[in-house]
Amino acid sequence: MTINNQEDHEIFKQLSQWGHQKVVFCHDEDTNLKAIIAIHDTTLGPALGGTRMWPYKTEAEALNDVLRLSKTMTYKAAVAGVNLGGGKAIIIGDSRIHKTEALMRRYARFIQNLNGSFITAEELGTNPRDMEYIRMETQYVTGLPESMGGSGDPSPVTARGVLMGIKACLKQTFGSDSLTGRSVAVQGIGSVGETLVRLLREENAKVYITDINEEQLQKVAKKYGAEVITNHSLFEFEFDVYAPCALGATLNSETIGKLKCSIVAGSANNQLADETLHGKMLLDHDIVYAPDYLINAGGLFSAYSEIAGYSRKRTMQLTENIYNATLEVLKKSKAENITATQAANELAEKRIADIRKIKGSY
Ligand SMILES: NC(=O)c1ccc[n+]([C@@H]2O[C@H](COP(=O)([O-])OP(=O)(O)OC[C@H]3O[C@@H](n4cnc5c(N)ncnc54)[C@H](O)[C@@H]3O)[C@@H](O)[C@H]2O)c1
Repeated sequence: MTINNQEDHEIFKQLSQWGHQKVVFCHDEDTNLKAIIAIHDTTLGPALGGTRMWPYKTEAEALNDVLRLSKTMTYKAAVAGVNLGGGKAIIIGDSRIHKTEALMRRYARFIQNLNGSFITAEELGTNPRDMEYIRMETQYVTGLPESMGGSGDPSPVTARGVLMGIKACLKQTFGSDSLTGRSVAVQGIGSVGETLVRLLREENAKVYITDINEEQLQKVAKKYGAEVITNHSLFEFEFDVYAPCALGATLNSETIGKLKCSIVAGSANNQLADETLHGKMLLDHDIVYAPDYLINAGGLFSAYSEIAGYSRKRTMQLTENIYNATLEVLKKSKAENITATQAANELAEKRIADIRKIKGSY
């Protein structure tokens, strides 16, 4: 769903259709700040969502992105079983050119004005240093460096959760979750992908890797004994698992018919170009799909631990539980002949509806 040439009443129509509670437009002339904070749902707790800085071509594109991403965050937190709602923020601009300390701190003042209903973290185009600037103006930020008492880089935790998701898919498909002798193609070997390659190799999987960064490819191949392939070969060779850990929308009408794998499970956000259409196509092609927001929730657990004051041990327990959560979703998908994403969405919606009922009973 996209917003094109919206007039005011159409934006409210969109908010009503998607169930958003609040959208805040943040503007400051001096720092050239143009940001949008979207709070989708706070039934389960304060809305947590990263701040993405991106040079959107149009304001409609920026608004559409923040609405879509914030809604996903609601589902992600709900199905993960944590007491958080869903939100997201975007800052319009090129992070390499337009980002300044003043801009980040001015933006943080808007977060402070929301009195804790929105908590942010790093995302595309923002980094731990930016979170430090935000922290100077508001306490409602997470993902701070460990040196500041924060939870640090979430990527290794995310990778562990993705491994759990892959193992659950193997169990569902082959009756055993052992990775020994199984083949996995990892697309994108950045922060999450590289750790995932290490974890897969530790469990004796045969690992193929692809990335646009040639130097990183050679480094990871040598370090962990992985085999380099091209993006194109992802659709030529047979693998047990395709793990997208780079871009979104790699599962689309063009690619799904060519895939020769049994399972798709990776960290990339929004892997399905169209959630309904391409989820159904995967189902029809007998490809088991682990919903991205379900198995990449390790980073969310890491951020949550900082807010809730949980230990690292608890974060890892929640992350290991992605195995059981994925199995539950896959079983529901199979039993009801619905897509895995629909199964996950229904579980998330049920939890929100159940908790909404007990609110107000204090
Ligand atoms: N870091 C986290 O904790 C986390 C949590 C949840 C979701 N995710 C998602 O997982 C994905 C990976 O995150 P990350 O933190 O590892 O990012 P990253 O930027 O560290 O790594 C991404 C890698 O993908 C590669 N890449 C980019 N375009 C490519 C292409 N066309 N083909 C192949 N490789 C390509 C990049 O060169 C890079 O090595 C992203 O979609 C991110 O949104 C990450």
